[in-house]
Amino acid sequence: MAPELAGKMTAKAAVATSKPATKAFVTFLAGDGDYWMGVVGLAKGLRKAGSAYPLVLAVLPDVPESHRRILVSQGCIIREIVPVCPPENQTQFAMAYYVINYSKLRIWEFVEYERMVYLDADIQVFDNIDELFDLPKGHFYAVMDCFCEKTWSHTPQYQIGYCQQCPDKVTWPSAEMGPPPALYFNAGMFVHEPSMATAKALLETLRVSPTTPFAEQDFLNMFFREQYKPIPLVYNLVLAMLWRHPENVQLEKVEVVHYCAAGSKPWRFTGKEANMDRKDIKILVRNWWNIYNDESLDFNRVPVDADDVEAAAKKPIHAALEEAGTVKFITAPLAA
Ligand SMILES: O=c1ccn([C@@H]2O[C@H](COP(=O)(O)OP(=O)(O)O[C@H]3O[C@H](CO)[C@H](O)[C@H](O)[C@H]3O)[C@@H](O)[C@H]2O)c(=O)[nH]1
Ligand SMILES: O[C@H]1[C@H](O)[C@@H](O)[C@H](O)[C@@H](O)[C@H]1O
Repeated sequence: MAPELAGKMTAKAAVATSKPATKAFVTFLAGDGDYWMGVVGLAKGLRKAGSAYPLVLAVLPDVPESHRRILVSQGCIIREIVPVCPPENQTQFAMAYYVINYSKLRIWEFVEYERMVYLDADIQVFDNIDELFDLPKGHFYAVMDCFCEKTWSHTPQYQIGYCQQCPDKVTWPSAEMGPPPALYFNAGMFVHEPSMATAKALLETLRVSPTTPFAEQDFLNMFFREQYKPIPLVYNLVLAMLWRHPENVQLEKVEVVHYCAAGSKPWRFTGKEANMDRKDIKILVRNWWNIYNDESLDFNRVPVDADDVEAAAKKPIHAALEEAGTVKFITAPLAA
């Protein structure tokens, strides 16, 4: 298996449009770390796929100005959001930093768009997915998650080996454990409508909800339980599916890849973590870099200071990786 997820459409997006867009891809950025590289990759991926819609970037106040400039120069529309803090309790998040992800709830405030397709910054789009904006309204669309990785070890699903991806393998013991859990989506990608009423309801409900290990992902699953409609996994390939449920994956048909497995973020990839030495993973990481490094996909609108890119890419982790010869960080060219 050596699929080249190069994308059917290679034309650059027709970004020049006189009418303001009413639909948008939305992503999220927090902190002064290296996730901005994911956003650059995503912006270029959407351009390569010929998407007709802009990429709106929800940023927390702690994202440095230099990173914002790079992202504007890559065509992102930046919207600063007010952080959302969950109620305090003793929850241990699956990853400590997941607490920041509650701020994603602010994107429902982007009511200048009537529809949004949300994509995490560690997602790459290898094909045109604009058709998602035309799905019938009234549902929350997302891809079903998998419960088989260790990050799920706190759940009864994991403990009995049950996964909604193969519900017949280990059947849910309803007699002892009650009805099976509701379908659960991965919140790295979803389709929904911004609305102040929804934004308000989300924040009010959060105020009286306990925090849980998968932070806003658990919360959104709870909040949208009745509206949730699964869409095919080609719209959000959670990488663990490759080794947990290979029978469910046709990699050559996958349009959106979510580099969420431990060690799989392309801009930090070393290949040393569990499952990361697989051929398919290495190809997917290489394909991400091919898009990131493709200068023909630069937006070329706002001049960016070359020093910003240089300084941002020279954070300690990058320097260490470069030294180890594992990845090569390039500086983006100056926009015309
Ligand atoms: O320092 C950071 C960390 C995260 N992010 C943003 O937050 C998103 C989610 O973080 P990760 O991609 O690291 O998390 P996972 O893929 O492991 O997260 C999964 O669980 C999370 C629980 O909070 C979210 O629901 C997320 O959408 C889901 O894919 C990132 O893509 C990025 O957009 C940042 O901007 N900076
Ligand atoms: O929803 C979760 C999340 O995205 C985690 O980061 C990933 O490690 C898990 O496999 C997935 O089920």
